Order: sequence, then structure tokens, then C-alpha cells
Amino acid sequence: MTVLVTGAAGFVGTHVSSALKRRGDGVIGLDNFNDYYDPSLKRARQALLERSGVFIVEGDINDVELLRKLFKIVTFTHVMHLAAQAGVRYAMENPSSYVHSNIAGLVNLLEVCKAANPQPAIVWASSSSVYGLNTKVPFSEKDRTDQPASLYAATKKAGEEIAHTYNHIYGLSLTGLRFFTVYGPWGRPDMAYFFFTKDILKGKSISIFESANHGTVARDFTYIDDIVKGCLGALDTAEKSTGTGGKKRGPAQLRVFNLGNTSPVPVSDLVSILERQLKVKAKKNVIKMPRNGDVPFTHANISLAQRELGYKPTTDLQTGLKKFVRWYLSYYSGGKKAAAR
Ligand SMILES: NC(=O)c1ccc[n+]([C@@H]2O[C@H](COP(=O)([O-])OP(=O)(O)OC[C@H]3O[C@@H](n4cnc5c(N)ncnc54)[C@H](O)[C@@H]3O)[C@@H](O)[C@H]2O)c1
Ligand SMILES: O=C(O)[C@H]1O[C@H](OP(=O)(O)OP(=O)(O)OC[C@H]2O[C@@H](n3ccc(=O)[nH]c3=O)[C@H](O)[C@@H]2O)[C@H](O)[C@@H](O)[C@@H]1O
Repeated sequence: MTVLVTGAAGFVGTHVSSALKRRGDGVIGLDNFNDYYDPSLKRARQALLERSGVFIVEGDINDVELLRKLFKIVTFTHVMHLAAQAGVRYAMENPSSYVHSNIAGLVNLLEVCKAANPQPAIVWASSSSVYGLNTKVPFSEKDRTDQPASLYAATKKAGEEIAHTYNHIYGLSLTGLRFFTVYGPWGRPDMAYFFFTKDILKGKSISIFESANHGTVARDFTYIDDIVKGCLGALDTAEKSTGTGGKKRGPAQLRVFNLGNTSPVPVSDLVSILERQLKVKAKKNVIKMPRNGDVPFTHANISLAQRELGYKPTTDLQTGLKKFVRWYLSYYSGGKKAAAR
């Protein structure tokens, strides 16, 4: 297959791109290298990918001309769409960035895919956050997703509805993947496991949110290698789109899957694991959960992905964090410069 990976300089995009390349697929990346978090980390991931022969075009998914050109030069059989404004709490600071990338950008990309001949099959990242205030756990794909707790979640839910229309009208093959709190080496500095590590090592205090009403605050933390296997499984089982040049010719595939780990861990346990692995006691502030878009608890039912994608997560939080901590220590203690070369 020949895959356009959007968000290729991002955390998940880097891992998926290099896995595709390793097994012999054609991969071209696209990323706008925005500064939502330290762009030097994105550049270091880019350098890593370039060493394995994956090149990233610098540009925005809202740039229609650029996308059209790319599709003219390369016949993409698949698009792995990971570019987005991620992060739950930042949506309260910069709401328009979510509309720009997660809604306008998605529509732009689908417009170009719809017009392409042949149309590619599209696999894209939705989010566990679409389950919002739903308290029925574990979350299964049939559960309600109409009560988002954050604008981020609302834009991912909107993406799922937009996917429905492009499938219905234009015959695009679309698979949405609801990732559950992904972590691992080359991860995202805005995520709790990452900045907890940084702050614990610096002796800075960390805030642990506790819910007064819902009991434990926990996440179904999912290791990056498991997510990559799920993404590859989705690409491999994606059927062809059925349209050409914007016209639908027959029924096309429309799917959505949970990609989680099925074992929620309280955030306080995540901190205890980090303390043991870093051999440093954290300075902790336990605070009652603020109204910041967070949901108290996530837990994936993955039987559909197991059945249809062969998805089977194998890394527990302890093992995965060990790999993250090893990477973190090497990257930030001199390895950073070497990695960027
Ligand atoms: N990491 C998680 O825990 C998690 C969980 C659920 C869903 N997701 C989703 O998975 C996808 C990948 O997440 P990630 O953790 O790798 O995030 P990330 O921020 O590391 O990667 C996203 C990449 O997309 C790029 N980008 C953003 N807007 C763009 C635009 N308009 N045009 C071109 N490039 C743009 C960014 O520069 C970044 O490199 C996102 O869609 C995210 O919403 C992530
Ligand atoms: O699964 C998902 O769909 C989402 O997973 C993560 O979102 P989140 O689970 O909120 O991840 P973090 O921001 O790393 O938070 C993890 C946990 O730590 C808690 N937390 C966060 C920050 C903090 O200072 N203290 C604290 O206790 C949060 O309440 C949450 O329970 C990603 O950041 C989102 O992009 C993604 O869409």
C-alpha cells in the first residue's frame, strides 16, 4: 500500500509511519509542525523518520492546493489521518485551533480524497473522549456519544458524523479509531505521564485530580506499540472506496473501533509506578477534579477490534512506562541533540 500519514511528526504518526516503512509500504508524511508543544521534539521525530527513508512534507491539512498536488504526484491507496489538535484541557484556552484542524482540516482532506481517482481508503483517529459523560463502562462502540465533556471531544464526535456523510454521499471507505490515552517513547509533553515525569525529576509538585462524585479517576492507558498494531490492522482490513472523481458507485465501508487496553489504572497508581521507576518521591497535591473537560474514568471494550482487526494489546502500564522512562532519560540527557542530528 502507499499511505499518506497526516500528523507524521506527531507521537502516534511517527510510530505508525516507521512501522509501515519497516514492513515495506510506501509512506509519505504531512505535518504543519505547529508549536502546541515543543516543535524541536517534532523535528527530532522527523530526523528519526528520515533516517529510515520516510519524508514529511511540511504543510497544513487546510491547504487544498498542497493536498491536491500531493495526490496528483502520488497515487495513495490509503490515508492514515492523525493530524489534529489534541489535548483535552487546552480546548478551553484555544478553541479555534480545534475547529481549524479537527473540523475544517478534516473536511478539506475528505474533499480532496473524494475527488481523487482512485479514492484512497481512510483510517483516522477519533478518541475515547467521545464517550464523554457516559458512565456505563466498559465503553463499547454502540454506547451513546452525544454528551461530550470538552470541545476537543465535540470536534472528534463531529468528525465521526462528517465521516458518515462522506461515506454516504461519495462512497469513501472510512474507519475511525477511538484511541484510549496513548503513552510511550517519543510521547506528547502535554500529557500527564510525560509532564509528571519531568516535574517529579525536577522536584516540582504535581496535581492529581480526584473526583468527588465518581470515585476513582482512572484511565485505560494504552501503550503505543499496541495502538500501532491496531492502526495497521485497520489499514490492512480497510476495503476500497467505491467512488471515483466524487461520484459514489456502491456501498462503502464505514467503521469505528475502540483501541484501548481494557485495564483502567487510577492516576494515583500511575504516579506510584513513576516514583518507583524514577526512584524519586513525588510532591503531590491532590485536588478535587476541576471542570476542565476531563472525564473521570475510561475503560474500553475492545471485542469488536479483536474480532475484526485482530487487535490484542500486550503491554501493561508498568512495562510500558519502563520503556517510556528509559527513552525519556536518554533523550533529555544529551541524547536529544544526537536524536535531532
Ligand atoms: N495520544 C493520545 O492519547 C490520543 C488519544 C486519543 C486520540 N488521539 C488522536 O490521535 C491523533 C494523534 O495524536 P498524537 O498523540 O500523536 O498527537 P500529536 O499532537 O503528537 O500529533 C498530531 C500532529 O498533527 C500535526 N498537526 C496538527 N494540526 C495540523 C494541521 N492542521 N495540519 C497538519 N498537521 C497538523 C501536529 O503538528 C502534530 O505533529 C490525533 O488525532 C489525536 O487527537 C490521541
Ligand atoms: O483517550 C483520549 O481520547 C485522550 O487521551 C488523552 O487525554 P487524557 O486521558 O485526558 O490524558 P492526560 O491529559 O494525560 O490525563 C490523564 C489523566 O491524568 C489526569 N491529570 C492530568 C493532568 C494533571 O495535572 N493532573 C491529573 O491528575 C487527568 O484528569 C486524566 O485522568 C489525550 O491527551 C487526548 O488527546 C486523547 O484524545
